[in-house]
Amino acid sequence: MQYQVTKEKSAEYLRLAVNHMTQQDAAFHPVSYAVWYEYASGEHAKLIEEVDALIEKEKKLNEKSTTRLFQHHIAKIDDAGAQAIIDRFSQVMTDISSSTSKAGEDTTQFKNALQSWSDKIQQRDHTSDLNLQAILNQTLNMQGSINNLQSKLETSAEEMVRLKDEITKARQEAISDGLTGLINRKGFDAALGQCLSSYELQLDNLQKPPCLLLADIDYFKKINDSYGHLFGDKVIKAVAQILQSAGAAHQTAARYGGEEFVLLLPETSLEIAEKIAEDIRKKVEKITIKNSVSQAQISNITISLGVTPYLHGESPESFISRADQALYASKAKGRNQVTVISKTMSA
Ligand SMILES: Nc1nc2c(ncn2[C@@H]2O[C@H](COP(=O)(O)OP(=O)(O)OP(=O)(O)O)[C@@H](O)[C@H]2O)c(=O)[nH]1
Repeated sequence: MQYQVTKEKSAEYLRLAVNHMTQQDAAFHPVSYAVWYEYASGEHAKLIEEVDALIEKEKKLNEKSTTRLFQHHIAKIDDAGAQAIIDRFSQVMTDISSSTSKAGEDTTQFKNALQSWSDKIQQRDHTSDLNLQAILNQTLNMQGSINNLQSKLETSAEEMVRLKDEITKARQEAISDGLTGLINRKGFDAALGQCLSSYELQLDNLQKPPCLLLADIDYFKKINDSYGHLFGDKVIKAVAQILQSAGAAHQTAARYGGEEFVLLLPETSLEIAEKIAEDIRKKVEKITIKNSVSQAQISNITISLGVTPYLHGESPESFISRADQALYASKAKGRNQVTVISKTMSA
C-alpha cells in the first residue's frame, strides 16, 4: 500500500477521520486516529469492510475492536517499531489538540468581546467609534489565531502522511528477507492463507488448485564450510533469483528458512508444477559463482525439491507438511531431484 497523497488530500483525510471519530464518539488517541485515518483514506479495502460490518452490527466501534483493527491492519510490525510510531502519533495528536484548544479559547474571548461591544453600540454609547477600532483589532487577532491553527493542522497532516509511509515501509520490511529480497516465511504464510481462502471461495468455478513447491539447497553446510559464509550467501541469492523468475503467473516465491525456499503456484496443474520444479533444478545445476578468495569458478551446486497440489479443505499446515514430505523424499533418494506427491503421504 502506498501513501503518496498530496498535502490537500491528507488534510481532507484528517478532517474526514476527525468527523468519523466524532460521529462514533471515538476516543481521541493515536490508535483510534490511525484506524479512522486509514478508513477515511479509502486505501485499505479489508479494513473498510471490517469497520463497515462492525458499524452495521454494533453501531459504534468500541475500544477493543479499534485496537484489534489497528493491530491487525496497521501495526503488523515489530513491537519497538509500532511503539515508536505510536509515540510520534501521540505527539502529533497532542500538538493538534493544544492548537485547537488555544484557538477555542481565542474564539470564546472574541465572542465575549463582540457581545460587550454589541451591548454598548445598542446603548448608543459615545465611545462607539473606539469600539469599532477595537473590534477590528480583535478580528485581526482572531484571524491570526485561525491561520495559526490551519498551518498547524497542515503540518500535522504532513507528519501523519510521513508516519503512514513509515508504517507501510516497516510492514514491508517485516515480511521481506534482507539477503534475497524475497518475502520471508511470515509474508509467505499470509500469502498462502489468502490464496487458499480465495481458492476455497471460488471452488464452483472449477479452478485448478494451487500447487506448492518446497526446495532446499543440497549439502549447504559443506558449501559454507568449504568456501565461507559469504560465498554461501551468494549461492542463496542466486537460487532466490532462479525461483523468483520461475515464470509462473501470480506465483509467490519466498525464502522459507536458511537455505530453504518455497514457491506457491496458484491455479497450476501438478504437471506444470513438476515441470517448473524440474526447470529450477536444472538452472541451479548450472549456477557458477566465482570464489573471491581463490578466484576459482565454483559449480556443482544442486537443489532438492518437493511438489504437491492443495487438497480441498485441508489446512495450510497439512499442505506444507506434504510438500516437506516430498522434499524429504528427494533428499533421501540422493538429492538433486524432484519428488511429487499427488494425494497421499507416500512419495
Ligand atoms: N551462508 C549462509 N548460510 C546459512 C544461512 N542460513 C543458514 N545457513 C547454513 O545452512 C546450513 C544448513 O545445513 P543443514 O541443515 O545441515 O543442511 P545441508 O548441509 O544443506 O544438508 P542437506 O539439506 O541434508 O542436503 C547450516 O550450516 C547453516 O549455518 C545464511 O543466511 N547464509
